[in-house]
Amino acid sequence: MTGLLRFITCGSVDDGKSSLLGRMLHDAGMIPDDQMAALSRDSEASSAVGHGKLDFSLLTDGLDAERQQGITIDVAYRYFHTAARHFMVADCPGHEQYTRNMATGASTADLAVVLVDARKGILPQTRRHSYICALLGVRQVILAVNKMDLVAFSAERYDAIVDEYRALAATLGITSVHCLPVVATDGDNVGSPSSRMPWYPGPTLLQHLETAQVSTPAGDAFRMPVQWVNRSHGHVRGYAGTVASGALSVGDTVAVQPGATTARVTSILVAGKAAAIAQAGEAVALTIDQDVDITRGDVLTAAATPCEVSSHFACHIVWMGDEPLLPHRTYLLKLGTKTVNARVSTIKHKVDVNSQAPLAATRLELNEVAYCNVEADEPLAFEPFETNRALGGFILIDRATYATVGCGMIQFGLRRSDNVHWQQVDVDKQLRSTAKGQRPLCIWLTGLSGSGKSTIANLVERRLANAGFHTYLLDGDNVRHGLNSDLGFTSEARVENIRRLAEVSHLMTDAGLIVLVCAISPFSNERRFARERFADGEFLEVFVDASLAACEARDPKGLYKKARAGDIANFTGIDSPYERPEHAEVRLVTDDVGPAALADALYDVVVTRIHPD
Ligand SMILES: Nc1ncnc2c1ncn2[C@@H]1O[C@H](COP(=O)(O)OS(=O)(=O)O)[C@@H](OP(=O)(O)O)[C@H]1O
Ligand SMILES: Nc1ncnc2c1ncn2[C@@H]1O[C@H](COP(=O)(O)OP(=O)(O)O)[C@@H](O)[C@H]1O
Repeated sequence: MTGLLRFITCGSVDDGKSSLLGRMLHDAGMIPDDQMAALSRDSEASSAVGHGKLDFSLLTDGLDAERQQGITIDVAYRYFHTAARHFMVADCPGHEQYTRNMATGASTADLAVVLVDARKGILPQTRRHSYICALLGVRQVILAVNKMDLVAFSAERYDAIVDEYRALAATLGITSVHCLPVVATDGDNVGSPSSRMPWYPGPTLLQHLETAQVSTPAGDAFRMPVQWVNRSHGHVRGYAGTVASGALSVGDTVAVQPGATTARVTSILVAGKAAAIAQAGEAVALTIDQDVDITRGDVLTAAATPCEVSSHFACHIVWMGDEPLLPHRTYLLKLGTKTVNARVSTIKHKVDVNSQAPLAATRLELNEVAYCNVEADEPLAFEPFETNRALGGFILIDRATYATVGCGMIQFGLRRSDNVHWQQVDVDKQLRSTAKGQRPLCIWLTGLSGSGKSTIANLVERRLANAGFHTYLLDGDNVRHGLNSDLGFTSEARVENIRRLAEVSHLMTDAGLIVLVCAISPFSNERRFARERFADGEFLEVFVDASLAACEARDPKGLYKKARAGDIANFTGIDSPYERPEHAEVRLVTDDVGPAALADALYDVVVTRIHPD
């Protein structure tokens, strides 16, 4: 028996997808007698097929019913087999809003069965599904032209559809296309040849599936992301992982990437038994001849043909999050077994999934696809997705919920990251802060407009200055007149606003200063980004907490009035969210207490942090 074939079915119920799936399961002999009897009974009651015929779509109906009830099923995986092969089929809904499910199903598929209705031919949906399959690395397609009985088994109609599809496939980089005419409901060319279309002498759908090559792009060079380092009594006993591509023999030299270390393999265990060689797809444990620092997430590669290493990538992203992707927001990026913080630095364009036309975008919504630049906080060993799915494909994870919110396919590494180095300087932060007689600190005040951030920060800075400390007050309003004058108040603009404030205030603490930042900073993700710029103890988050009602009553700049009148859009607290801090070191409730008392309280906290030892 040849190996498992993973495939995905593309098309909608209207195209006959459930009938084709049901028919395939039936012709593969997977439907037990009692289920056949039930099918026969149910088919009599169904008006979808003619009298005396079986309605194979009923076999997969349970799933559709659940979908109609709104139960979220991402992808239904079905297992079946014939005498020649085992199969795993990913069945995903075909509507546009389910791009994320299709992408999930396609991401592990070796092949796609694309179904079209012979009467309708190639539709935008066919293009969309084929594009997503190609994007996710599926290079083989079986085009099943269904409902041939409704076009009088016309070979001309079939040929025209096939020609159009082959032209489409060529533009998408789908290298192998097999086509066949079928009648899913009657089984023509599904499990057995059709006597009604003698002009098609080729193999049936099941025969195609039985003989298809498994051709997941993986390359020939040895690559193994390290999953687990087996330590016992401080001793490393082996490095475990699944071989992503290539093979490895005892005695081979491997490189540990990212990095320049190499080592010789002294033993290989496959499924717990000593082996001379490890192959792609096998879960193995290795030992090497040196005591080198290897951790989970590193990639062991053939020393003669190592991976590329970069922290900046050009890639396609399919967005699966309910919340939009915002450039510069930090997500977790998982590539192989390594997880790092990363951001989309630029959305170059999004892609219309129906026409593949590029469109301008500042954010990505659920089910949208875009070509982007991504920057990770650490270098990663990778290969282009085109040549290696395992080391060129990544997922993006929300840092708060740990939900998978996107998947990415690396096209190439951006050299920029290798060419920019840290410049060492002699006068460092320590020297600068010692000269000022203080420990640097970033005091980050967050809260609604009018909550009292600027008023309180101003009072605290005055006391600090009077006491001889060196300070600077970075007020969101003021910075928006200069450095951030290009930014408005959309979510994506606020993310970038906070990123710049965080970087600038970090530079100021590097200069040895005590910086007070006043910014609404409404999103917890970006406040966390700011915090992570600073060394332990050098960031003090202050939640200036006032009720919306109090802020609105104060309305020092008349902005709430304008926002309520509809003259200002995206106003925080009105039609733009404020995520209340959960981990602020200080919370100042300003509704009923005057600013002077609160400033004194904050000053007392601040001085304990900034006095030199
Ligand atoms: N739509 C909208 N929403 C919120 N705020 C608005 C808006 N338009 C103008 N302003 C004025 O801009 C100030 C907020 O800027 P920030 O840089 O602090 O905002 S943010 O952190 O990027 O959310 C804020 O200043 P403060 O009142 O000091 O908070 C407002 O004066
Ligand atoms: N406890 C308080 N703390 C700070 N400001 C207060 C307080 N009570 C009333 N206010 C008034 O509220 C307004 C806050 O404005 P501001 O400091 O500019 O807020 P923000 O910088 O958060 O937008 C000021 O007019 C201030 O006098």
